[in-house]
Amino acid sequence: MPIDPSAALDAPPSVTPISWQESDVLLYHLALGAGADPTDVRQLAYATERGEEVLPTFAVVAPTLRATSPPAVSFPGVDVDLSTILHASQRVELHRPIPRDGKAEVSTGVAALYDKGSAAIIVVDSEAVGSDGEPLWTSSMRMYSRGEGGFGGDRGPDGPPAPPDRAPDHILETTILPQQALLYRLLGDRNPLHSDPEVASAAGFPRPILHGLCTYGAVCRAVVDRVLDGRSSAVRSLEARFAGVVFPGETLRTAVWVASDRILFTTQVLDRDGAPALSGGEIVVAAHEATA
Ligand SMILES: CCCCCCC[C@@H](O)CC(=O)SCCNC(=O)CCNC(=O)[C@H](O)C(C)(C)COP(=O)(O)OP(=O)(O)OC[C@H]1O[C@@H](n2cnc3c(N)ncnc32)[C@H](O)[C@@H]1OP(=O)(O)O
Repeated sequence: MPIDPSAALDAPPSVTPISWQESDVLLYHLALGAGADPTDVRQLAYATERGEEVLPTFAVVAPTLRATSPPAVSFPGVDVDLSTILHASQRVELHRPIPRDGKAEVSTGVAALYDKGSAAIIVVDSEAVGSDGEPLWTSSMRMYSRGEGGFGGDRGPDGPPAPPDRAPDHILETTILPQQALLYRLLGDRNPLHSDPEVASAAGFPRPILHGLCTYGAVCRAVVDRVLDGRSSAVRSLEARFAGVVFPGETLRTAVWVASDRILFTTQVLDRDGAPALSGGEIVVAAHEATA
């Protein structure tokens, strides 16, 4: 049985030691499109050793940086084919800023399983603790597994609320490079859905699609730069639902609403008449960093 809820939910988390270096962080920033203007000092801070910045979304790649094979969706009680999977949503919470190089232990396990009838949603939570024993980040990933529902579970919580019923405070445009997915896969997610036209076609897409986490990081960078004036350490948590696919080479339009310690956003694809890309986006900002 590919999904056995009680075996999955009763299993202890697996614990893996991880480490990263400054060059991993710089490659991550470049894979999100940083450094497009080499005369822009802020871009150089992301892309070279002259900065200390680490985007908070680095937390989602740090555990798998060295992976060179496609990821396996395999946990005690869960064993589903990668070809059934679309990334459904992602949350990351920072307990302190991520250093440019470091070591941690990451505990990972299946936190919930939702039965959507034909599809299953697999929720995988991780917690990273630094080498000093103090928490660094926690993250929660939801994967939508087509055809793996029907195991008799709960449908799960409702979707995120609609954005505020007023004009956005900011509109941000983000260009996704044509080669963005080929760069991003070097950060550890070598799912062929993002690089192999035949695999994409078998999954029902006209060409390879962008990693959800690349959209997530690129939009985080845009919000940090344009709404938080470059202060990535102000981000306490970031959450968003992957509402529709993004293809490399497309331009994204993110509408942003600022409300004291919270930044709400939605992202659409400009090239496809505003097709949804991210919904229910929320960044919680540190209290002392609250925005106007
Ligand atoms: C262990 C490590 C493994 C690592 C794996 C690595 C994976 C990565 O490489 C993979 C990727 O990056 S894929 C790229 C990023 N993701 C995407 O592009 C998906 C975009 N979203 C979609 O296509 C659809 O929303 C879709 C398909 C998700 C859902 O669309 P529909 O089938 O039309 O669903 P719908 O009828 O609208 O709703 C059915 C029920 O599901 C809930 N739901 C829908 N979208 C959701 C989402 N994104 N997140 C959570 N729940 C979601 C709906 O609320 C509905 O539930 P209910 O009926 O109970 O109300």
